[in-house]
Amino acid sequence: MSSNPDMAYVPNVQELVKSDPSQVPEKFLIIRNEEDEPRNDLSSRIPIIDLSLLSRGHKEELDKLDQACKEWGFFQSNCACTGGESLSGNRIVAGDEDGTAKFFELPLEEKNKIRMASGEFQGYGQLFGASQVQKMDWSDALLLSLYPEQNRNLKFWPTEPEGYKEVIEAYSSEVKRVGEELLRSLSIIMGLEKHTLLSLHKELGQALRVNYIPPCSIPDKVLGLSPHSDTTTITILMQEDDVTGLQIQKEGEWVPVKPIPNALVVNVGDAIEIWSNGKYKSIEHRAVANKSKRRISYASFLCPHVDAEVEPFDNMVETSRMYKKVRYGEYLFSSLKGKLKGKAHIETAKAGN
Ligand SMILES: O=C(O)CCC(=O)C(=O)O
Ligand SMILES: [Fe+2]
Repeated sequence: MSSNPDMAYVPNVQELVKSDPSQVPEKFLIIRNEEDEPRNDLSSRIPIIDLSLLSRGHKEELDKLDQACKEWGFFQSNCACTGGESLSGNRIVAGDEDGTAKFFELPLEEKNKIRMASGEFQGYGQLFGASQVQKMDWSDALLLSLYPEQNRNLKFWPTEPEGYKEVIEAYSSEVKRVGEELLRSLSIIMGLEKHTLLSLHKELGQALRVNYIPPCSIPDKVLGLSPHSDTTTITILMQEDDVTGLQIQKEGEWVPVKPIPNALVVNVGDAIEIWSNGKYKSIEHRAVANKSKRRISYASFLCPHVDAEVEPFDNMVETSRMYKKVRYGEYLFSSLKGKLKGKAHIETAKAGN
């Protein structure tokens, strides 16, 4: 139970499904309108970018990145490029035999040994305490801080199944490498020296949220993750190949992001939106549940150090500065107090607010 009085207890969804798969408590039920229906026909237009070309400074690929960040705020990597192989080689996503599936299948008492404590941002459980009036998300999660390394708190790391900890570590170090490459490319397309963004982070922070969305008997009446934008610099997501769950906003429509085997899904976070003075957008996204299959995803959140200051780059300002200077730590921690809620948080960074 959270210590915050307006936070209600967040139930464990996997246990709810285990005890009665046909029952969905009222606090999870949402009303979906016509405009909430996904547009499958737009999925194939989501940009695909070759990260190996980017890291070699390929002009056309950098232009594609610029377009993708401007028009979609999201792109998928072409799997042949990034160490997609070594990522999958680490078997973080390998179906029922992988460490994550085994971890989530452990009895609740076992998982609760690393349960997220109140006021903590690591461990097994949901970060977002839901208030009595808000609807709850149909998902459980494991959240770990990876970088800088001194932020790791081993007390929250799973000790079972054997070897899982090492897989998480190896996967995350690969994601860090890919993320740093991407920050160099993002610096270039913003007209900066290629090391500028990374150095402004002071020390690149990285956290991993493993999302577990159990099957739901009435998937259209719940949401695995409510619409939100990420407060990150960028988020790098790995999703299982066989269940489509992620949907992103594009001109008022929800567009499903169909998994490409071994590919990464990358999205622009609020910090890049601020640095680019709004040219690159941190796009709202959500994850839906599936009727018969559980879905696992791995969201790696790359962000500036808490002391870093984020404000629009002078050369990105054409007419006026759309955002104020924010101290990243303050921006992040104030967002963590509330439940995921669309793009509401970045409004606090808008000039004039
Ligand atoms: O599961 C997904 O595809 C999305 C995850 C996500 O948006 C998040 O963890 O912030
Ligand atoms: Fe997200």
